[in-house]
Amino acid sequence: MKIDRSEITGQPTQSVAPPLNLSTVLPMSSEGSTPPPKRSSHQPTRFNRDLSWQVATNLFISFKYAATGINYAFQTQRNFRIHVVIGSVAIALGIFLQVGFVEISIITLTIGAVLTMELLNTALESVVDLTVQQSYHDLAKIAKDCAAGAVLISAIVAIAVAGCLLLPPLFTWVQNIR
Ligand SMILES: Nc1ncnc2c1ncn2[C@@H]1O[C@H](COP(=O)(O)OP(=O)(O)OP(=O)(O)O)[C@@H](O)[C@H]1O
Repeated sequence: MKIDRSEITGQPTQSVAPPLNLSTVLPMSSEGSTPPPKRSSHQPTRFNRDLSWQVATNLFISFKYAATGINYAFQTQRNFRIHVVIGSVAIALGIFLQVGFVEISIITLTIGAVLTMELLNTALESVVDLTVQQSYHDLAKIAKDCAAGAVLISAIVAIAVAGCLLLPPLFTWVQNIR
């Protein structure tokens, strides 16, 4: 279904994204921009990914980039912060209620799935924005909406699982302290 963005935003619609300007995407291809550092000719073949501006050459640097991505999501994505807080509370509650290692593991797995979905959602949003920039595109909308839907489904499942595993012992604990 074709959606006219102007009906929603009141702004003129550009239904097709303009051609991608490679000079904004690939610094290597733009004259005048700072070229990326030259890679050593001694690099093994497995690092020879010519489209990548930079590749991690060891495990420590890979972890550093991963931590940078997680930190970026935490700083910029309100939903990611909410999920971190709720997930931490759920795990702490499970430990407090002594629900058992299996239950804690299941809760942790579902929380991990939500945070992973949030990170993938953030990554996909960035790639879509990089591709279509500030123009409207139906496919960009589908990509972002589906990614947001994946986060929503994982969050609903996590809440359901946490509810099943935490609410019964919580009710028992509340009855015991009365
Ligand atoms: N380029 C685009 N073309 C069409 N629709 C878009 C475009 N960018 C965003 N949208 C629509 O706006 C919604 C919000 O997009 P946005 O990039 O702001 O994500 P967000 O608000 O950060 O989402 P989330 O809360 O999942 O992180 C998308 O789900 C999509 O429906």
